Amino acid sequence: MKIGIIGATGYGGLELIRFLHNHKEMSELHLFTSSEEGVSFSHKFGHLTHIVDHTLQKIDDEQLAKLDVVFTSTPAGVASKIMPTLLHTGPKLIDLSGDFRLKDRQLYTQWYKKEAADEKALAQSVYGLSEWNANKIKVAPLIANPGCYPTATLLSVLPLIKEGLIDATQLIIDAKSGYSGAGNKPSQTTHFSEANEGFSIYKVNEHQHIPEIEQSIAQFTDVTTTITFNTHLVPMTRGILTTAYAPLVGSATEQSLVHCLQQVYANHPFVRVITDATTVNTARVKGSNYCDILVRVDQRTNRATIICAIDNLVKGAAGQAIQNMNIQFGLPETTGLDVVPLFI
Ligand SMILES: NC(=O)C1=CN([C@@H]2O[C@H](COP(=O)(O)OP(=O)(O)OC[C@H]3O[C@@H](n4cnc5c(N)ncnc54)[C@H](OP(=O)(O)O)[C@@H]3O)[C@@H](O)[C@H]2O)C=CC1
Ligand SMILES: CC(=O)N[C@@H](CCC(=O)OP(=O)(O)O)C(=O)O
Repeated sequence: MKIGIIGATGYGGLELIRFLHNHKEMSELHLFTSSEEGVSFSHKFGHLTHIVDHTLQKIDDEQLAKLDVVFTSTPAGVASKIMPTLLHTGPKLIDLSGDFRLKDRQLYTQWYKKEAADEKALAQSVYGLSEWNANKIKVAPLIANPGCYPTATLLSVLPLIKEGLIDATQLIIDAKSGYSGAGNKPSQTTHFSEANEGFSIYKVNEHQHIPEIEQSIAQFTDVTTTITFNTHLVPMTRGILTTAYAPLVGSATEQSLVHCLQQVYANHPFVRVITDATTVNTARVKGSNYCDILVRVDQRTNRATIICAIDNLVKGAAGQAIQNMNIQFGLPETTGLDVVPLFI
């Protein structure tokens, strides 16, 4: 497979490269840039010396059309300009940004403050939540790879909502992320002296992943809901931990919730339902495509606490994108992704 990455110099791009390097079906890798044409990749990123010595190429539709797969790992509003012209020219397209996730164009503009993607291209995009949408992903010309927070939230709550075990209309999600979630562009928020040793909340009740989570709950479970969802920054580089709270429905118990998750994910190698530990930890999935889920019921309140840990750059971005590519090409989902978490 000839594979191209637009946005290769970003954090998501670097993770795509790290996993694709070990992907046995890749024959060629092309790295595209909007700002550093002609620059040696390994000169810019010393950790790739003698591993990825490619030269960064200018983004060019003719070159892109010769490839089998094109990933865009670019800021919001970029892929929506690039992908529509590439649709049906040859390559399968996988976008890591939010540009093709929201089916309602007005919602996109409202939450992302950008112009929405072309309607026809949007209509052909398929939401790339690998464990839930494989049949559509298989035949999709354009994949909208899920956001990092929605990946953790949805994987952990969807089975329980679908099975009618928790009340999604009263769902509250409290999410925390490491700083790599904000990308490689330095800002006041990500300044070391202000980020280190601090723990902050941001985009209070205004995070762009709220409509994505609501849209997906409706898509995969037929339940319409308005969620409370908030995000926090933790002084670490990688990792997302989401904690969801919802009342139990009927006679649901902790055991029935665990059983439901185990059943749904029995044949999904990257989702681990944790039953032999009392915690999940972003360190245990770091650098890997694993998603760890722990569920507990508070007997006093009859509410479930559903916790999920992923690596935002892997299962929350590049790893899931490659998993989706594997599904599109009929390969085992684990191809190129079979790595042990870094942990320490
Ligand atoms: N970081 C994360 O954990 C996650 C990120 N995402 C989403 O994935 C996308 C990429 O994220 P991330 O890698 O963190 O972002 P980064 O900011 O780290 O990298 C984005 C890259 O896009 C390229 N770029 C910037 N402007 C343009 C442009 N106008 N045209 C083409 N390329 C451009 C830049 O490379 P160059 O200058 O070389 O062109 C840059 O390195 C974003 O939309 C983000 O929201 C999704 C899930 C998780
Ligand atoms: C820590 C941090 O800043 N994380 C980012 C996640 C970026 C992302 O996934 O946003 P898209 O919807 O554009 O893909 C954020 O909260 O906006």
